[in-house]
Amino acid sequence: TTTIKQQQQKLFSLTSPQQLNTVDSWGMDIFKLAELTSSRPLTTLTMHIFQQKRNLPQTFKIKEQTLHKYLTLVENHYHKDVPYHNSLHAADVTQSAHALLLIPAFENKFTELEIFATIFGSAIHDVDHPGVTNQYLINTGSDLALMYNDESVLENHHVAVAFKLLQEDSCDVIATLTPKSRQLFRKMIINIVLATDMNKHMDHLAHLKTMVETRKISNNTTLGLENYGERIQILQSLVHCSDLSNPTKTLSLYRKWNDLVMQEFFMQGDLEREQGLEISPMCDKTTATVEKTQVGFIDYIVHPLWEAWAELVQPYCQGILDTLEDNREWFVCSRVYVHLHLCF
Ligand SMILES: O[C@@H](CN1CCOCC1)Cn1nccc1-c1ccc(OC(F)F)c(OC2CCCC2)c1
Ligand SMILES: [Zn+2]
Repeated sequence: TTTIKQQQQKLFSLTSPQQLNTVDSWGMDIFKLAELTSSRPLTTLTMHIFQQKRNLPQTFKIKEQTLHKYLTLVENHYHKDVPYHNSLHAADVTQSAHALLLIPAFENKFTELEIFATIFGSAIHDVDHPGVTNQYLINTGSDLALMYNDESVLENHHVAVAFKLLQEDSCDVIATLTPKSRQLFRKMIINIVLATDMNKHMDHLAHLKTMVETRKISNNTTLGLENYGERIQILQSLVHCSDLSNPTKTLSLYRKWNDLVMQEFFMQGDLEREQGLEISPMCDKTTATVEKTQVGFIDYIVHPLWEAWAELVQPYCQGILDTLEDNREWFVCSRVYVHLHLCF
């Protein structure tokens, strides 16, 4: 049998190295990585970040085989037949979070455990996602909504599944951590993943803005990192920004994500139509105006979030904000284009 190392080498020989060499950059083409790794982008990418980029197995004495087995199990628990919320989205958010952690404003600001939790939390943040929204699960009286009393249903489920999988044979990635570190790690994962619930978006944005104002008033250049509350809030915002980063990427990547998320929303709309339920917003393929909703999504959700984030870490994310604004203009024009096309 080939050792994990040889498998890794084979995998890496398959995965053109230059693809993984862009892992630090905002423009990495994760779709290409998926092609090259026969659709195991999450395991390949996360192993690479843990081992080559951050040396976390060394720091926490994690056996390579354990990490590989666990990540493979997690990747297998993302649904391949769900258009958007599959392991490619998880890989994308993990790579984006890794890139955001690299900005100079955060140099030597977070502990190894906090970095481990942020990357790990990103990798598992949507595991076992069924491709429908919390609202749909609540409206249809699903077992998941029953289990979590309609509160952050999906997000609670993602964390529970991730920790359940740690109990599988030789998959306990955090076995070597001290009990105290394990407890803190688990607390951080719960805080980070539950913060990806869109229902909590406005609260997080308010907190982020407060943090920006506080920094301005105190005119101190360093970020507020005194207590756990402030530290975890920055990591929550970092992963939430990564989760809502599609419109800030190159237009070709953004348009691919938009197609996939609309496919998923329309599948839900078809389910709702069949079941005689009211069709959720943006899920009715017969009436959707895709470009218009993207402009609304940017104006009401993505831009306010990234504007606050860019201000907190200025000037390091200005380029990302510029790309977001350029992409918004493209969608506005493309909407006009579609309209004109229909007129003539
Ligand atoms: O659904 C979004 C939150 N809703 C809250 C209620 O108001 C509308 C937006 C965020 N979310 N949650 C999971 C996936 C996504 C999500 C991720 C990438 C999206 O678009 C693009 F960037 F790919 C995306 O677009 C939808 C369709 C048009 C507007 C939103 C959605
Ligand atoms: Zn997500």
